[in-house]
Amino acid sequence: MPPNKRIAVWMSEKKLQKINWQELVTVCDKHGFEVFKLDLNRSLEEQAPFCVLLHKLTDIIASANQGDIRSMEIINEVEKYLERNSTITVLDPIPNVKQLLDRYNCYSIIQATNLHSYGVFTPPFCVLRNEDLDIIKDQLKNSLVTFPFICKPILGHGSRQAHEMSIIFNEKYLIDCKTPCVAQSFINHNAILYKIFIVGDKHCFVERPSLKNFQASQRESIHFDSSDVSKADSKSRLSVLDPDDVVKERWQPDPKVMEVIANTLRKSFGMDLLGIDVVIDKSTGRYGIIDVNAYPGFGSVSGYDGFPNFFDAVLDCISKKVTSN
Ligand SMILES: Nc1ncnc2c1ncn2[C@@H]1O[C@H](COP(=O)(O)OP(=O)(O)OP(=O)(O)O)[C@@H](O)[C@H]1O
Ligand SMILES: O=P(O)(O)O[C@H]1[C@H](OP(=O)(O)O)[C@@H](OP(=O)(O)O)[C@@H](O)[C@@H](O)[C@@H]1OP(=O)(O)O
Ligand SMILES: [Mg+2]
Repeated sequence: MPPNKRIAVWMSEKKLQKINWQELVTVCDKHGFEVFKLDLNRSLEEQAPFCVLLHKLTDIIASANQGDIRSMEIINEVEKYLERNSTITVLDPIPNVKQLLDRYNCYSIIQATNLHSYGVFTPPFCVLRNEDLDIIKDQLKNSLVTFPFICKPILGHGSRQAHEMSIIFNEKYLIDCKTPCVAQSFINHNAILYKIFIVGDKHCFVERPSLKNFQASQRESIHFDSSDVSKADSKSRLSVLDPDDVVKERWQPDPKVMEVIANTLRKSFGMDLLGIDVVIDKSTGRYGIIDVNAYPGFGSVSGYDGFPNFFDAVLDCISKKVTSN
């Protein structure tokens, strides 16, 4: 057992406002832990000791990646502190969070798993860094990315720009690819998406609105902000199915496949707090993984009601890790 049972928590003010802090304090207490908000503007030594760091540092890591000096200093200090205090349990380890922030990296990790043997895939993708249209055409062709496809910023978290996307329908509008980006084939899925929320060895999934079906055509590109599409209460005009696409019968997700996805990706990413976005291909019934998020919202508008007993699940996970460390 560690010499102290203090949990340091850091997340943005915006995220802190969405959680019920008092409930977290109570659940920690029940599990024999004391919890406090870590202040990244003060030295960590001063706030020590603590045996667990529970964090969502994605925004700061992302702005450090983009060269923000203060963010670089903060992440550097946290990493150095964790190196010096290697017994601290970190949810989730910073190197693992970093690899998830890059969408290309993230899709490559999914592709390297054995999920394809369960009818699970990640839609064909490639990274576009060059603005030359002939090079873009070649890259799309070599990676089997087909029209329509979505252009997503490489950096997948931590800023408004990370969520600005475009759907490109034909070669004429390839000019709309805002490089650098990841291009990913669009999978028609009847405007329904499933979010798998993972907390340690537990998971659940919820249904969300999503983008309607699209075909390759001569139309202009569509630019959208992904944060307007798949929240629980989103009502985007891009989610309204065309009359011909409205179906009575639809694919239902198989809980066993969702479990395999959750267990596999938790191991591959080496993370315990994850959100996975899954669509079911309307023609084949195969499961397409289109996005993985670090420490997502867990389905809550207020109080994490999406994930049953969210804080208990977090504390169970923490207790197991602290004991095994
Ligand atoms: N390959 C795809 N095929 C079909 N629809 C897609 C595909 N990729 C993304 N979408 C749609 O676009 C939305 C946003 O995509 P994505 O989840 O990658 O964005 P994001 O910014 O990472 O979102 P968040 O972090 O909020 O989950 C999805 O919710 C889904 O509706
Ligand atoms: O919780 P945060 O404020 O960090 O926002 C996250 C958001 O949670 P919310 O639903 O509570 O808004 C998540 O939504 P769900 O997939 O869980 O629905 C997802 O969009 C993350 O990508 C966001 O993280 P960011 O990309 O901004 O780092
Ligand atoms: Mg998503």
